[in-house]
Amino acid sequence: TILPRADQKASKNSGGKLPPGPRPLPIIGNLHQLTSLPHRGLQSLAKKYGPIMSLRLGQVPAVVVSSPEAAELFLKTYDTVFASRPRVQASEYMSYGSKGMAFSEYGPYWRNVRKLCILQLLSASKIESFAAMRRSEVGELVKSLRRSAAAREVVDVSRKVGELIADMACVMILGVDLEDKYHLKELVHVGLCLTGNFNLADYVPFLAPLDLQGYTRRMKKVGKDLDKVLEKIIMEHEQRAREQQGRYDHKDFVDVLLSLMNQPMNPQDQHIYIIDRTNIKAIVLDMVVAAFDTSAAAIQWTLSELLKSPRVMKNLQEELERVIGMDRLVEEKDLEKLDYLDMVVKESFRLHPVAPLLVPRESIEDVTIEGHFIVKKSRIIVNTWTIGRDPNVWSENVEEFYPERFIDNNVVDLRGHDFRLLPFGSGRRGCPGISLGLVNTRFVLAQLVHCFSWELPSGVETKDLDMTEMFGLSMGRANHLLAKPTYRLLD
Ligand code: HEM
Repeated sequence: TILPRADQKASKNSGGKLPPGPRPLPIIGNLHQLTSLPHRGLQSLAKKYGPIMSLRLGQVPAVVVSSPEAAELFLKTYDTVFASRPRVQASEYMSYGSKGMAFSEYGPYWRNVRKLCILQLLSASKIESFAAMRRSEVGELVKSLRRSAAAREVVDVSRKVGELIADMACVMILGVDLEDKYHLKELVHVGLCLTGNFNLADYVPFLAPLDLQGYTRRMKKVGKDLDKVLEKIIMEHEQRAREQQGRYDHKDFVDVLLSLMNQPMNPQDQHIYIIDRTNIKAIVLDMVVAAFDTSAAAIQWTLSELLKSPRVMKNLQEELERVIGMDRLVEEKDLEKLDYLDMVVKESFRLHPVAPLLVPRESIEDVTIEGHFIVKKSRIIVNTWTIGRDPNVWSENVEEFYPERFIDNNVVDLRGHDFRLLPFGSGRRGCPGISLGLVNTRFVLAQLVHCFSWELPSGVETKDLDMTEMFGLSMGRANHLLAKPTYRLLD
């Protein structure tokens, strides 16, 4: 661990030497160097300028972090300095002015929202209480895939997995599967893509009114549509509570939040935040957005890699056969015994971190790290995708899908303690949904691989399987994964 040195806090206007970086152009700075896949554009720049690199994104100073050692400095040693988030148009228009969790600035409001969400939705006991729901939803998917297998059909795996994860999230957060009725999934997907984009208006404020990329207009529209859906959901909950007064025992997350309306978020805290309707909508929306696309993308990437690597697929199926046997489905309690599955998931996160640049952070004060001066309100981008593909970190076979590199399972953990592998970020702003994300990812994958053998549609060779990425705050496959299942369990 690298400890901060006493002299490293720089005084406000002391300036100092910025980290090395490419020369910025007038007005746009280095925005043009990000390319359409910014994690890759930034990787090439980091090769030249090093693991702590400075950029100018329009008017905004930015620092890009691209090695495990540097990530540890920013996310652990100086965690509090970098624990805020920038104010961006996306959260302004699509997250009620950052009243949710993911984009709110570091401080007591964020801390209270985070505590509330963990307690009421993301704690180990809450997640466990939904195990039966996951079992039944995944069981339904298996049934539907069995029908496709019997008919020798090609299945749109991306769509099926996306729907399953969204349905499960809806049950946990909204109580019932409201998704279909409201097209929430499409709206959330568009919103996430817009949030991931580098929006000129955030970086060159005087150009904002021109909306040159058309993002502002689209964000306002998506924000309005989302608000309509959330209003309807809340009204349905209010009506149900009125009708069932007192006799109502099944409380979902929205019910819990509504029962706290007009009360302090955390009565013990000296900062009193009274929960109102807007807070509730913003918090619910954050949870829905964070839950919908993330685990689904992770499952799709892993299945794609397994389809490309029959050796790994075979090893995984052998493990499932050995631990579970061919006469029953996987249960969540089996997951802890599936060591190879654990390695497969880690390897998939290494090559395809769902949030390749994490969620952007913003520095709270001036600071000097390793001789580099970083000015207050700098945008901090941790390029975890680059770290995952660095041969100096992982050895020469870095492009290969090789789960055995994690054979000593306890050496590299996924939970933000090992800075080589940071799919869930780390520190105070690390992902609070990690346990839910992991149980979803592991359980669905295990079930799909245990119950079915998978082949690519005829005419597609494994080496030709398209792996193009679609950049966004959560990065999924650009094109849907299509494959043909064959049922493999004994009846
Ligand atoms: C495979 C699934 C998931 C992955 C890979 C993932 C990844 C991440 C990452 C990389 C961050 C940013 C961390 C940082 O800045 O250090 C994050 C933040 C966050 N995640 Fe997740 N996530 C997943 C699932 C979930 C789920 C299921 C939820 C909740 C329902 C969730 C809720 C959040 C929230 C609220 C934040 C913002 C935290 C804050 O700013 O304090 N995530 N996630």
